[in-house]
Amino acid sequence: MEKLLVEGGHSLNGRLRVSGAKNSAVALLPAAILAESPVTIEGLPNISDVDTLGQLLEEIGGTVQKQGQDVYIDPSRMISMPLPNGKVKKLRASYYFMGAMLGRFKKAVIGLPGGCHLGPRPIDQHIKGFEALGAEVTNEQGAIYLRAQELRGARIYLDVVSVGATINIMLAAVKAKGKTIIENAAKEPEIIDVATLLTSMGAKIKGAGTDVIRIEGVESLSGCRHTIIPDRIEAGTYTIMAAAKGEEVLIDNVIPQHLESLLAKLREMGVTIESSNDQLIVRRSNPLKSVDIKTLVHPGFPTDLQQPFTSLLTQASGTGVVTDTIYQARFKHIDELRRMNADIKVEGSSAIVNGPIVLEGAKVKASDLRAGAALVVAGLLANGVTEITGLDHIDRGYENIVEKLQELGANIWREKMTEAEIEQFQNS
Ligand SMILES: CC(=O)N[C@H]1[C@@H](OP(=O)(O)OP(=O)(O)OC[C@H]2O[C@@H](n3ccc(=O)[nH]c3=O)[C@H](O)[C@@H]2O)O[C@H](CO)[C@@H](O)[C@@H]1O
Ligand SMILES: C=C(OP(=O)(O)O)C(=O)O
Repeated sequence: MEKLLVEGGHSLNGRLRVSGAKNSAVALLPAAILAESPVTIEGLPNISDVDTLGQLLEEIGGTVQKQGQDVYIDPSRMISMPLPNGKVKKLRASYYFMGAMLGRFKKAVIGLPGGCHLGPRPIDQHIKGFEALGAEVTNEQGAIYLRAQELRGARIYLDVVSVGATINIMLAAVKAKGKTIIENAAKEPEIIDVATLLTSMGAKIKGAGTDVIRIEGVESLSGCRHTIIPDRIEAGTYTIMAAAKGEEVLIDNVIPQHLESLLAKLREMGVTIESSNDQLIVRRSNPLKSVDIKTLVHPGFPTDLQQPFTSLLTQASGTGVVTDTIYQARFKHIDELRRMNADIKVEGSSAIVNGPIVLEGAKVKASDLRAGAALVVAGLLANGVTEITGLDHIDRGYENIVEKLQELGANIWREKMTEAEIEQFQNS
């Protein structure tokens, strides 16, 4: 087991390239189950969630070959193997095996998913969608059993705008008989990316990226090549880091329109950002002004950037209020930031951040993926060295984070933990 060490105070300078989007990757891989011939996905990020999904695809009989950042998946020999336990628990997106296997085999057994602990993360809207399409769904000892004689198109209104439910229903509906309409659908760019892959496979989907998605079921889907979109959350995280410590940082392979809510808030704080087709140039300015943020569904401020943004707010003068309307308890990073001297209190679904504060390096623990990113932002800003444990969370979503930051001039490195440290970590 390793820990991450960050010596704060170094300016960031230079250029970095954003990887393929984690939240697309984790849906594109299961989507390949629906094809009858090989699918190649270009530009997948080298992160543990992608590895885990590759292993799950192999468990059900798929051939998965990595060629650099391209992944070739041959789904022709896949079978509807039950996956009640094991790797499905390691990540959230294993829930996409439900929609994809239901679409292809009309049956699936999948354990309840893992992923970041952000408070309750029910999947009732996924199940409501599968049932509307004609599946019988039961929960038996923590695994979801799905079976259908046939899937029939349906009109499905989501009670809650959900990324996962929107994609999962799309996956099941592309091979259902007749027309499916998903109303109150989520509009995140990753949904468009998945719809683009499915369309290249032969699916008929209209409206992805709006709140009404229309799908006309088809008999069969075939393989194709698809290039993944850039990771807007990774791009946003580095943009926040550059706002914190960047003399001049050029971020390549970005779709700036995916990040408008973040860029607007950073500009309000006084950060200088130039944006062009697929690049951002970010320069820190002094002093930074506090702002309030409220997380919302896309195109609102993404909940996945709330935690790293909170670390930046500790450097701004005044009081900033961070309200998470998607995950009202997504504040596990706050106690750790307090250990580093941050002046933050949590009231209900808001964190109230007073700044500017001089952060001090400390031993802290990443409780989830973006909490980890928040601690790296804080570490870059702090006096002395910050030691971050819980790296398995960070490795789920950030490709080569150490190398990318070293390239920009940060003093950041990994170290093996001692037996005593591992024991202390496991008991904490
Ligand atoms: C793998 C992946 O893509 N993860 C992203 C996805 O998670 P995920 O797909 O799990 O998140 P959802 O969009 O489904 O969740 C949004 C809200 O709806 C609620 N809800 C969701 C489904 C449901 O059946 N019932 C229900 O009540 C959730 O508790 C949450 O409050 O979108 C989140 C919100 O942008 C991001 O933080 C995650 O990074
Ligand atoms: C919450 C996240 O991931 P997951 O849904 O995979 O747990 C995230 O990417 O910030």
